[in-house]
Amino acid sequence: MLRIESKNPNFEEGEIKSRRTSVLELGEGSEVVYIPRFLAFDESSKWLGYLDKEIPWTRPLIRVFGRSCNQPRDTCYVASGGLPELRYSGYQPHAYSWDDFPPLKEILEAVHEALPGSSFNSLLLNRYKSGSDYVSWHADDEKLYGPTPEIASVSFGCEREFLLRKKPIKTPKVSLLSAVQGGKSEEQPTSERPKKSKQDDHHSFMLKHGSMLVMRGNTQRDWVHSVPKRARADAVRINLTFRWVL
Ligand SMILES: O=C(O)CCC(=O)C(=O)O
Ligand SMILES: [Fe+2]
Repeated sequence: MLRIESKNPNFEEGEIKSRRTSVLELGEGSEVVYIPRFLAFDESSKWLGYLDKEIPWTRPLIRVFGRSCNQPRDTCYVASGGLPELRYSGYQPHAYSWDDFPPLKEILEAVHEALPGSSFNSLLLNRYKSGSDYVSWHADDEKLYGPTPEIASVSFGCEREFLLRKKPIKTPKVSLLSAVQGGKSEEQPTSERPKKSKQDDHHSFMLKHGSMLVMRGNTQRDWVHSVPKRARADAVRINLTFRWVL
């Protein structure tokens, strides 16, 4: 059953496997799916306790704009054997095995069940200890995920805002000569360019305890996302992002 929600024509709400599911079409082949009650509340609290206590969290040194700094959240990485190593911001996390944390396989199974046809073989875990922990604007566009990665993100604990913002459109440079001559570039005339609406270029989700958000298609190519600092977020949040490494 698929119901169209009232205000935003891009936003569809439906019932998939008896869970409320929202599909946000971002255009040009980018899509976000949000399932607020992917896992039951009590079950999610059990997972939060397990992950907080049993995962060997580290807060690595990373390089940002040529400077070393501590990543502003704890992290851990789990991957199937034989995959190429993950490397981001000059940091290469140790890849733990799924067998090191058997309960994670149960969550992976629930994710696969909810997303028929999807497959994930790696997991990046993040722990935000308080509202001063965050992840800045980025796209998960590392080569090892391929050009159109599907990323399933499961959240536990403190509700935090997840923001999506469209990447700026790269405009080809107008040559100096044609600018001096007052000539127009050979690109589309201004009136024919798609109108930029700030509203369509920004989206926000309050990620609930036990929720799942899925990014698909061209989302990593065309959009960036972040979880900003929030002074009033005073409890721990753990986020699991399941990915497929080629
Ligand atoms: O914590 C989140 O919801 C997002 C994490 C994220 O974007 C990432 O690990 O790449
Ligand atoms: Fe990300």
